[in-house]
Amino acid sequence: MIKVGIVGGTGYTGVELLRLLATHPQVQLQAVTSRKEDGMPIADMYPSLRGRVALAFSAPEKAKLTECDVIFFATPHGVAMAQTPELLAAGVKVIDLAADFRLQDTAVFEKWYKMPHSCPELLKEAVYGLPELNRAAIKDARIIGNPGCYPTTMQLGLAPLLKAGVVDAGHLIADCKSGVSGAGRKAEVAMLFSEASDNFKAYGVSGHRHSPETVEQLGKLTEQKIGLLFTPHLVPMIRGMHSTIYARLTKELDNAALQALFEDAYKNEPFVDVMPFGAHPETRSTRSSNMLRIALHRPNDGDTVVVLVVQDNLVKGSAGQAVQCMNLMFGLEETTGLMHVPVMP
Ligand SMILES: NC(=O)C1=CN([C@@H]2O[C@H](COP(=O)(O)OP(=O)(O)OC[C@H]3O[C@@H](n4cnc5c(N)ncnc54)[C@H](OP(=O)(O)O)[C@@H]3O)[C@@H](O)[C@H]2O)C=CC1
Ligand SMILES: CC(=O)N[C@@H](CCC(=O)OP(=O)(O)O)C(=O)O
Repeated sequence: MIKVGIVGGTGYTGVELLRLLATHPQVQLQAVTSRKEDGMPIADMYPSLRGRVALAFSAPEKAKLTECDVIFFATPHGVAMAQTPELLAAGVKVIDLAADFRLQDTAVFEKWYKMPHSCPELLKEAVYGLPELNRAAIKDARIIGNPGCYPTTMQLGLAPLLKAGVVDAGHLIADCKSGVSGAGRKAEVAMLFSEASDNFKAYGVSGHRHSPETVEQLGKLTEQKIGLLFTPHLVPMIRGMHSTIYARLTKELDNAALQALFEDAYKNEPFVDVMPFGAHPETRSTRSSNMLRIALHRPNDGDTVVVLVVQDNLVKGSAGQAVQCMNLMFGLEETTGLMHVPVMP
C-alpha cells in the first residue's frame, strides 16, 4: 500500500483528493492536515466521507509527513516549496497541485507569483505532471508540478495541431470558462453566491498566471514561437471548465484529416475522449470524473479550426490528474481509482 499524506485537506482540491483516494485500492491515508481544524474528524466536515475516511485533520506540524511515501500539497502557492527539500531528503515523493514546481524559470515564477522561490535548484528536477504529454518523465519523478486547470485544457486541445505543424503557433486564442470552485474554498467576496451567481464575467484579460505555464509547455511541441491570447471567465456553476480554442491552419487539411490527427494522438489515452467532428461537448459530461472531452469544428469551412475542450476543474484539472501522476510514479495501472462515470444531469 502507498502511504499518502495530504497537506491542505479542507480545501476543494483536498476533499476531491480524499474522495478519489478513499476508494483507491493501493492507498492508505496516513495524514491529512489543516491549520484551522486540528483534531476534527474529516467526516464531520465532509459527511460525504462518513464511513469511508476515519482520520481526523491534524495540524501540519503534528502530521508525520516524513513517514509517508508521497505527499499531495493541495495548498496555496508557496507552501509546497518550503517543505519539499526536507521531504525529499526523507525519501518522500511530492505532488504539488499549486504552481511551485510548474515553471522551469525561477524569474518567471517570481514575476507571476510575486514571491521568491525558496528551492530554485529543484525546478530543474521537477516534472510537469501532464501524463498525456509527459508520461515517461512522470514515472521517474520525485517532484511533480501538477498543471493548472486552464493549462490542461489548452495543452491537450492544441498538442496534436502543434506537433503536426499544421497551425500558426504565433496566433493562438483560448477563450476559457471556469466554475466557481476553481477559486477554492477560501472566503472571498467575489465568490459569494450573490456575487458569482446569475452573473458572467471575464477576468485576468491583461495577463493571467496560466499563460506563462501554457506557453512554456506548448513551446516544447513545436519549433515555432508560441503566441497565445488567453481569456478566462467565471461562470455561475460549481464545477466544470469549457475552453474554446482558435487556431489558424497553415496547411491544406480536410476535416477528416484534422479529426484523424486528434484520434491518432489520443487513441490510447484513457482520459481523453475525441468526440465526433462537430460535436458540442458539455461540462456536465465530465462532472466528477477524470475525463476530458474534445470536439473539433471548422466554421464555414474556413482556415480556422475551433477546438472545444471540457473537463471537471477539480478532477482532470487538479486532483484526478494528481492521482493519475501518483499511479504512474508508483508503477500502478494509470487508471487505478479513476474510472468513475461522470454524473449527469
Ligand atoms: N480549485 C481548483 O479548481 C484548482 C486549484 N488548483 C490549485 O490547487 C491548490 C489548492 O486549491 P484549492 O483546494 O482550490 O484551495 P482552497 O483554498 O480550497 O484550500 C486550500 C487548503 O490549503 C490549506 N492551507 C492554506 N494555507 C496554508 C498554509 N500556509 N500551510 C498549510 N496549509 C495551508 C487550507 O487549510 P487550512 O487553512 O485549514 O490549513 C486548505 O485546506 C491551489 O494552489 C490552487 O491554485 C489547481 C487547479 C485547479
Ligand atoms: C475560477 C478561478 O478563479 N480559477 C482560478 C484558477 C485556479 C487554478 O487552477 O490555478 P492555480 O493552481 O494556478 O492557482 C484562477 O483563475 O485563479
